[in-house]
Amino acid sequence: MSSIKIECVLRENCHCGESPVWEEASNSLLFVDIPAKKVCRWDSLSKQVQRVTVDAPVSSVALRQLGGYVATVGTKFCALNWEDQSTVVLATVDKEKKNNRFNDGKVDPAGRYFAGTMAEETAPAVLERRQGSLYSLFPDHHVEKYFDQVDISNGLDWSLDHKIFYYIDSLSYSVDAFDYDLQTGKISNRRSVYKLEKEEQIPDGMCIDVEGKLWVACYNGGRVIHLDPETGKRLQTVKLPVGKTTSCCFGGKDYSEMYVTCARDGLDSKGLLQQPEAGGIFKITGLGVKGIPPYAYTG
Ligand SMILES: O=C(O)[C@H](O)[C@@H](O)[C@H](O)[C@H](O)CO
Ligand SMILES: [Zn+2]
Repeated sequence: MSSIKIECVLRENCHCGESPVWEEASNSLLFVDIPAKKVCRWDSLSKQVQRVTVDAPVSSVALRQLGGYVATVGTKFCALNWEDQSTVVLATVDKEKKNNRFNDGKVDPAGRYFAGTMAEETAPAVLERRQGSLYSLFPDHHVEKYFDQVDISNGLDWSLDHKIFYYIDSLSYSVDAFDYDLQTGKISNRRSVYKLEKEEQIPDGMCIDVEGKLWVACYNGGRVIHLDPETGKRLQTVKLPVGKTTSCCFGGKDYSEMYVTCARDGLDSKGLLQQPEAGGIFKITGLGVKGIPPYAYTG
């Protein structure tokens, strides 16, 4: 039995922290604060944070093979130069949907940047429904659209053999799977692999571990759940001292630690008193399973 330890490693007070990504080269955790329009990089050795402010809500960040990062900013896929803090637009989506923005995004094992959109929320999980779509940015900067009618496009990851794409549209309260063709980036055969229980609340970001099992952060559920997508069973629940847990990734030495982001927005003054670390970055150790390195965008 492993003994799980949960620690707030950074009290960042994120309005809505999201998209944790481990960067091995710098021993750092990247993440975003969506409404604050910030991309942050926390150095796990020095414990210092660097922040870059962009010109619209930034919902995800990913590594880029050429150096620097890519990020989804408003409805744009952008390249981000960390040194001079500049962004370059690579592609724009949802041009006729003025109230839309990107939400969660992640790079696939072939180097394509997948991200979905949603209507801007008036309050957490309150928004015009079915306005979002799922897209990917190919290495040559062209964009492919997979489907529309999405409520809140959220967590995504790929199976270890790259044959399955896992995806969450939050308001479906389901973790879904598609067959995945790594060569073409095409998806097919959508099905549900897990339906959330009421107290688990809203499925948000997710990641896969070296055993091919999923870890899903539950917004308003204050937890990360460990799922077996093959049996549809929940294997474990890890509760955190904050309610609005938004996403998770593995990182640290050999990807043996889990990092979890969360939100502060949506809490009233009582909630903020009860959860002083809301909006911080949490590190979970002792899970007894490792993760895999993030893929880098190859364009
Ligand atoms: O973090 C995200 O993915 C969204 O941008 C957030 O706004 C919340 O998750 C959402 O409100 C709950 O579903
Ligand atoms: Zn999310």
